[in-house]
Amino acid sequence: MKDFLKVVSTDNVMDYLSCFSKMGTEHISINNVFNRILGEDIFSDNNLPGFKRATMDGYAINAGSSFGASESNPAYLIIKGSILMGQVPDFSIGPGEAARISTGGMLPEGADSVVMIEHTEMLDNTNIEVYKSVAPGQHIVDKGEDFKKGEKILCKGRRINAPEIGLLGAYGRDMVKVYKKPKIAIISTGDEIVPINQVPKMGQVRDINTYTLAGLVTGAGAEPSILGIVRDDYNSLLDKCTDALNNTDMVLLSGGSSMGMRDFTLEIISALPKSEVLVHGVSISPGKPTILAKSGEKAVWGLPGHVVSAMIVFKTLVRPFVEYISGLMPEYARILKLPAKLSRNLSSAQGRVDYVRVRVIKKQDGFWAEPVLGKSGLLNTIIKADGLVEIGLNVEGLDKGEDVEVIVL
Ligand SMILES: Nc1nc2c(c(=O)[nH]1)N[C@H]1C(S)=C(S)[C@@H](COP(=O)(O)OP(=O)(O)OC[C@H]3O[C@@H](n4cnc5c(N)ncnc54)[C@H](O)[C@@H]3O)O[C@H]1N2
Ligand code: MOO
Repeated sequence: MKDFLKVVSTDNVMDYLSCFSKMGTEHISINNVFNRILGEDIFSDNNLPGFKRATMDGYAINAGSSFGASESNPAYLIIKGSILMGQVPDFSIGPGEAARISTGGMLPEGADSVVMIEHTEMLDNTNIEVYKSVAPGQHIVDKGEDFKKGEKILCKGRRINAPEIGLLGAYGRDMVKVYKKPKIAIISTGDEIVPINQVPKMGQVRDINTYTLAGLVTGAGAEPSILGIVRDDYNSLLDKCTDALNNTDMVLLSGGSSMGMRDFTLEIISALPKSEVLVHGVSISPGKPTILAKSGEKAVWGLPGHVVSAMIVFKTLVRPFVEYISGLMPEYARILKLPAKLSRNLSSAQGRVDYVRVRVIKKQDGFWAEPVLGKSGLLNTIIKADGLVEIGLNVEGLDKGEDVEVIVL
């Protein structure tokens, strides 16, 4: 019986991560760094904030001046002056004194806290009553309380989201060293596949994988390069793949990864320059006929043609490789998992990892994962799903009510 030469586990596939080169780096404007991967460690060259700041509108005081104050027994303080925003106070305060201050203003020498304006009463222009005591450090942020001078504030290999952009801005980094964004070639193969702007004739289908894969590539922070549909013709596919390898950083082929009569993918991948087929067959379902090859320093994937299989293989196998060459450190690869209970029994064959599409339903007792069963060529099974439940390699199945983790799609 004809079968795949060697089916390997997903862990075995991940062992090949380090075979591939990471992207180089470039300096780009902070305006364009969202979702990019940081290409250097960033150290704090100053305390943040650089001075003691008020976090409430009111009066900067020495906390001791307010101790014991209450509605019935207020503390009486003398206003020494007002602090202007963005200015260094040109006076200090002592016990029994206060300075008008706004949120964000710099505390004067001698002040260690702020009493909120609503807990005070102005008696006249220079005297106030304080009805509530404050503790030292209350309603202020101290110098260096956010980040201290000299500490590492962001690590190389971290994805830059809005908070990281804020921190880069806080340290005046208008140009940022990031990894270059990988360009990922997407090629669909098959004589029956037609472009989406064509009405398919009987026996033909529109090209779905180009679009699902482009979305997934973009979601992984890389740039899709759509190279269209190639017929099941050795030379056309070889030329297209060679072209893809010359112009992009990774190649995704879909269709033709199985053992059909006209499945050229493996043959063509093997014929690419400095090519080595690392994997042909993975013990997952769907997605068994996946191919991973190395051509020079670049990964070439043969993804199963079935539309859902291609997406699941991307999510579970390809994405970590895209992230790896993008420079993302594994500790920053966020896979969102939702704890839930399984709504029905699920069987599975031992010796392979099953990814079951599930809908997540919120009930009074928590989240329930309801399997959406169906064939891996049917889009509706993933359209209706919110996530995947993994059934492990040596697990025969899962029982109704069992705790599972839903990998959010
Ligand atoms: N005898 C066997 N047959 C198959 C096996 C097997 O083990 N023994 N494995 C099955 C599994 S599992 C999968 S998955 C598919 C994978 O097939 P290929 O990767 O070779 O892909 P194709 O045969 O070209 O296509 C499969 C299916 O998907 C449709 N397709 C392909 N590309 C697209 C696209 N861009 N957009 C929309 N639909 C696409 C194609 O028309 C086929 O229907 O093999 C099984 N067979
Ligand atoms: O494993 Mo195929 O990848 O079922 O559909």
